[in-house]
Amino acid sequence: VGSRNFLLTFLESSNDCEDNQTRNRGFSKRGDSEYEQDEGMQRAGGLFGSRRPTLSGAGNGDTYQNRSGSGSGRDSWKSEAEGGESGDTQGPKVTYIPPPPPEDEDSIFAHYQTGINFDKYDTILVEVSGHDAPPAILTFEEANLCQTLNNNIAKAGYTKLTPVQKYSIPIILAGRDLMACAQTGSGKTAAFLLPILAHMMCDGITASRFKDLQEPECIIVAPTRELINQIYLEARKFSFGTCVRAVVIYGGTQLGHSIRQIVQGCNILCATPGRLMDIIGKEKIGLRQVKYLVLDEADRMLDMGFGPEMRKLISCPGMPSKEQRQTLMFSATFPEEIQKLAGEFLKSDYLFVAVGQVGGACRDVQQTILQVGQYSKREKLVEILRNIGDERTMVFVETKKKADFIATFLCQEKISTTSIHGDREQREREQALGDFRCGKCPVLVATSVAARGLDIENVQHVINFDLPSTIDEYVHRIGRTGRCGNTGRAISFFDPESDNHLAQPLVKVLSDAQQDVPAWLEEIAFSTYVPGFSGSARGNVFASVDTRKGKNTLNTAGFSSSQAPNPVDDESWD
Ligand SMILES: Nc1ncnc2c1ncn2[C@@H]1O[C@H](COP(=O)(O)OP(=O)(O)OP(=O)(O)O)[C@@H](O)[C@H]1O
Repeated sequence: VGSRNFLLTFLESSNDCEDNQTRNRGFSKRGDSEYEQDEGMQRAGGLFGSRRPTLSGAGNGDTYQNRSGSGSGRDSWKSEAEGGESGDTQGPKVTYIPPPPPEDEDSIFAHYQTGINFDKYDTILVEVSGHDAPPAILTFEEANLCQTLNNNIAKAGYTKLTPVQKYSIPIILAGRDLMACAQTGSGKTAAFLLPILAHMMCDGITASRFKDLQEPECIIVAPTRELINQIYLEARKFSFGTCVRAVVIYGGTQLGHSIRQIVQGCNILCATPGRLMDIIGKEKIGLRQVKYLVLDEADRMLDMGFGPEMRKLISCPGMPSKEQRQTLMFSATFPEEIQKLAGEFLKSDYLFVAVGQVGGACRDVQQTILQVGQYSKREKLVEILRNIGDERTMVFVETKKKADFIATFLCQEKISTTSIHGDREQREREQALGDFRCGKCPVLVATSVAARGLDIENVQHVINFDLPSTIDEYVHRIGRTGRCGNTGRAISFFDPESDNHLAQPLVKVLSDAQQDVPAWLEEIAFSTYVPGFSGSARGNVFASVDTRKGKNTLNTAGFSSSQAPNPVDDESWD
């Protein structure tokens, strides 16, 4: 017990970047945001003057393996995916080389089963905004893909299209720009990969390992390293047996390794923004042949975290203008102001596909909100985890330091736990994800770096130990469970001291997803005025229309926007 108290005291007191008052109070909401430090910010000393001592043991309840990278007192504005590898890097050279993924077919096509609610996707209302949209397809056969692609789709276990695939695939095959919004876990990745591969197979590809300069036909960007690697594995799966070569590059790994992957041939480049801009700056790829630019988690890619780098990307020498390329954006959430920003990247006649409620939560996730003060959270968390047992659970916290602390605390409680956040080295992050995926550590404590896109089999529970600062982030976090027709549970600790601003949008998300809304939450929601929030507490059946109001907007119920009640107001959470 002595060592346990020491450890907890040590970890709590080790946040010496926080003021004394915070230390005595536990954790401040401020703490370290989840903007990963720039690669160059990783100095030997970091926040504590020397690397934090390594606590040995891993997940067996004794102690918790953590060699958090040196935190930097200052969070750079580099994306949370990675720091850049720009020339001004002063820190130690990043030498990590990720192990190559298994090459055997079973591993390449490994997948989990669709869930009991997969067929319910067909009941979701889909809205397509814009002119001359090609009709949706109902089957893979209607997409008229080549035999190799169809074989790969079958090996991946796909027999039926999801709604976002039914609408997106023909639109992309028709060469149109697209902004697609569909719930978490509903197949957005294949919705863009399959038609792009179909195009590449038909039009032929130029980049090959025999070329001095690699000029990829497709660039895909995503906000985090683990997500872009996941997308790469999907691209590798669907391009199996074809001449198309996918490559993935991301920060936290040796730059030379990224370059070596590219020079072996690169038709589809999956990249996080920082590493991509470095590779472009070092002229390791050419952009003249880019035909497809894909922004996954697009609202995140366009916000202040990544927006500047995205604008730099489309302004790079050689990058085809938006008229000369096809630009595709996907996300489960798309705030209106971001939709407007997207216009800079998309042709003016882009199509907007909204599957269900834009920004709505996945209805296969049972959402529970508990009122828990900050001093009661740890006890409540242990109580819930003990009830859950070994089912895979993701626990989201607001800061990187808290992630380590809670993971350590749970290990002390004999709950096998690991953690992932931006201060851990990439090797540790990938190890943690692997330990979670295989069940060695059934609990993963994470910051927002793991909130979006990650597709991990059998995640039965998501616990928001800390609620996020935005409702969109909440939707993404709980979307780590309840994927592809499977069901899942999300439990969130609502602290009235700090979360009241979320009450109204939470009530809307819960009611739109036909979840029980606690009376106490409704009371807070209606007593807390959030400027600009006009969302009615009760949802509506129509998907959001896109912000290009007045355009010819049809939903599959056949209403034109003038006939259908305009849901935009209901949609605007802010
Ligand atoms: N048509 C399909 N049939 C069966 N499984 C599918 C189909 N489409 C996608 N899947 C599977 O569903 C899971 C979720 O897909 P994906 O990760 O693309 O969802 P997403 O919409 O991108 O989610 P998020 O918004 O969280 O990023 C993956 O395991 C994928 O292989």
